[in-house]
Amino acid sequence: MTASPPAIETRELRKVYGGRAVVDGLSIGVQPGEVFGFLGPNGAGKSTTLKMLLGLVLPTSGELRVLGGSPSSPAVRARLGFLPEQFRFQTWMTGHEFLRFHGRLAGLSAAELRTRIPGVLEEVGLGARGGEVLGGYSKGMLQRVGLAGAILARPALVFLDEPTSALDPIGRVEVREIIERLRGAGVSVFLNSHLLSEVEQVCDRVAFVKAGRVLLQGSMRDLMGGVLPLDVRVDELRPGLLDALSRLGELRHTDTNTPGRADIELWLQHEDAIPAAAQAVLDSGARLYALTPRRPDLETLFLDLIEDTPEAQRSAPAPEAARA
Ligand SMILES: Nc1ncnc2c1ncn2[C@@H]1O[C@H](COP(=O)(O)OP(=O)(O)OP(=O)(O)O)[C@@H](O)[C@H]1O
Repeated sequence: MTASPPAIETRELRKVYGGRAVVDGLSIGVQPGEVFGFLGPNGAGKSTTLKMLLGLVLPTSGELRVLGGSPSSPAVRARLGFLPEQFRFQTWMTGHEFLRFHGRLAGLSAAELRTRIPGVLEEVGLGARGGEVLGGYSKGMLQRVGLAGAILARPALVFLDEPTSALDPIGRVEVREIIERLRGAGVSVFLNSHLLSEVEQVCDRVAFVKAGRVLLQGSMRDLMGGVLPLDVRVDELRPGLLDALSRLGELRHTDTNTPGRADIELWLQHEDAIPAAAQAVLDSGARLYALTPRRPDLETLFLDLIEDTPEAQRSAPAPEAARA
């Protein structure tokens, strides 16, 4: 049995507009079933990259393979789903008609669409609204129906460009659940989002781009240096507690300025050490008020990287941080 090819593979991809390289030697890889976050400030070249990956814009140079082939091949295109950031729909169509239209374009049979359309409408939370015209949909509903269109033909790779920009917090959680279900079904997801907390929660790996180049890419854990900060709050530092905790990880900070409270920041190598940290607190006789593992903070990393001086970027071109 041959292994599936990478969902996306680019090597030294370049796009020049008017003599200026807006994508400049971009190399990324997305594996089958992986949720990949593509991050960068405005004008970094994300949309241009997305258009090249979808076969809508031709690269000036470099290599590009999507699902093992060229995105301009109809066989590859038939296996791609796409939710654009600026969705424009035919306002006179109903949700059902819109999906039937897209489903037929994607080659689904009428019989298949009869069961598939209610299924995807349900999945995106529009179960009862498919009979209404799109002109009467709210922005969030339009984004949901667009997502339904992107997953309708059971793609192997889905591109989602800011998929929750019009959604309320409940809608965002629902989209996250849809992305997780797609991953569970072995579908790869390429996610463009400015919502770093969202990216942090759902992505297996991320790439940061700036000025058309990858500054850093890797798994969330690799990018954060493989550590898990743990905040521990106790009533007081009993004898032996700090020693016991320091055997589990690196003690980064202790704050005893507030009477009746001591805060400890402990950096662990793995979450498996969390129960032992709780046990160390209890064994010391201290009262435990909080034990909070902190998710790697993508926003801090993003700002550090993006705000780096141009000189720093020139001296360290596109490091490939720990490709998982
Ligand atoms: N068709 C085009 N012709 C000329 N320049 C273009 C074209 N498309 C994009 N650009 C330029 O390329 C640069 C990168 O644009 P792109 O839209 O890819 O960035 P982005 O990272 O998606 O930004 P945003 O987060 O604001 O959507 C910008 O400076 C833009 O003006």
